[in-house]
Amino acid sequence: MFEKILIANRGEIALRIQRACREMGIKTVVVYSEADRGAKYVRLADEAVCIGPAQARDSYLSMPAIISAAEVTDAEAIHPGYGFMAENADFADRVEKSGFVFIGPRPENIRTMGDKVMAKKAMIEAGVPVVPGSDGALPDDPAEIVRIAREVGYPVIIKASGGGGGRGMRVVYTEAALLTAVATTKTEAAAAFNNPEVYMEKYLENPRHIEIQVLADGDRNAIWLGERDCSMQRRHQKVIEEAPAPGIPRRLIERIGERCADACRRMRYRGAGTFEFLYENGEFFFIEMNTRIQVEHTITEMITGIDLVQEQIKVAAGEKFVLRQRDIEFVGHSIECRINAEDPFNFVPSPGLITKWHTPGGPGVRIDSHVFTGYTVPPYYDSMIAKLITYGKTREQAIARMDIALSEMVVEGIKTNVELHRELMQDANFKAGGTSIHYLEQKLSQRS
Ligand SMILES: Nc1ncc2cc(-c3cccc4ccccc34)c(N3CC[C@@H](N)C3)nc2n1
Ligand SMILES: [Ca+2]
Repeated sequence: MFEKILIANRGEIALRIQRACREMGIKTVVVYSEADRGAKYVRLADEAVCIGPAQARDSYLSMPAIISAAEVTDAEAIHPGYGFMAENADFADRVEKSGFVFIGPRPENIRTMGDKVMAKKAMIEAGVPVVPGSDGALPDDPAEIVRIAREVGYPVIIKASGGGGGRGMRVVYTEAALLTAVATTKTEAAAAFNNPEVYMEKYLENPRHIEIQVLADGDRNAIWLGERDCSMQRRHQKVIEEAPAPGIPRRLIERIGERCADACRRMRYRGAGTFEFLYENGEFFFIEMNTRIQVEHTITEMITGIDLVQEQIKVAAGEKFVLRQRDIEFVGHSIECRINAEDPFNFVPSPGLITKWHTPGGPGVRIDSHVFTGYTVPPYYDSMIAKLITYGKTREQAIARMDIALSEMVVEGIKTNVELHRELMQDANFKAGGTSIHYLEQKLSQRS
């Protein structure tokens, strides 16, 4: 097992990884930009290295800075967290070529899944259901593109192969708009991802966003760890996540879960990963795979009792994979509210000094956050400052605990979205369960 791990990230996930390491008796090296000098995990670390100025490009996204920090502190492994370079295959390669263990998938797993056309091909071969669409990338021939769209049936969505997470997508409702949409998406993809390749899918008009957590050792052992419903989102930013997904027959979940685990075995996937699906009319459709630990890994931990970050570290250290599917049990219900430093009405980030920070507690209440009274939220990074997670025997209990926990939150000095979360916990449609990916945006558009 490693003696020292470098955490190549910041904020709540840096603290989360640090906690996992400390519990395992592993020393932690943290890197920080000048803007994060006062962070909690910097003080708690065995060693802390300033790697550059606030701009992520010159700090958290700087490969040389991070690898040098690992060298000078003699770390054995690097955990990338999520965001920044967590899904950058070149970074994973550089880390391994520099003699460190990358705590994550193999570089080729990251590369394959980062190419959405290749990812879909791998899923089709593994028997994972995908959204109907073009067979691979769209050809250049306009007549052929028109023919494919007619076969798929409007509306269609054009997606960049190098995109993902909502970037490089365009919905097309009529044939008249098709060729321009394809050309525009290709131009944008070439500029944004240095890869003009696009593909087409049938556009699902009112799906839910359901994802399957997997864990694999890179040597054909793989298990699936349940599902998460991430449909409560705004402009591709998740707001609330929950596990399990309400109202989906367990046999459908088990069938899709097993297919995901099988796909991991076939591609010799290593580490934690998430298969993203759209769920509509009782059917699952694969859209993409995330080769990282995700923000919302917490709710899966709550209902399975498995520490996913520690499992990532064990797999990276080459420990024998002892988890077996038949031992995995899903108990209870968990909800996560992402607490953002943002204006509750226009969602504009609200950085600044937190003059008062009081968090809730009690049975089934978990707070994952690096902030504290007197901490200054920097303006340079994303606005999430905490994850409020509740657990209950039932979904109703988890909701009740969340509403109460939110009512106990005290945050002064900055604006937050706590009130929006309270509104949602009391929203009849949310409480009924099963709202689609469009629900929150529709609700917000009706606000006076
Ligand atoms: N064929 C087809 N039909 C409807 C879709 C709708 C979305 C989508 C669009 C807008 C918000 C979303 C939130 C969660 C999940 C998906 C979405 C979508 N996304 C958005 C980001 C990336 N995960 C893929 N792909 C789709 N693909
Ligand atoms: Ca994604």
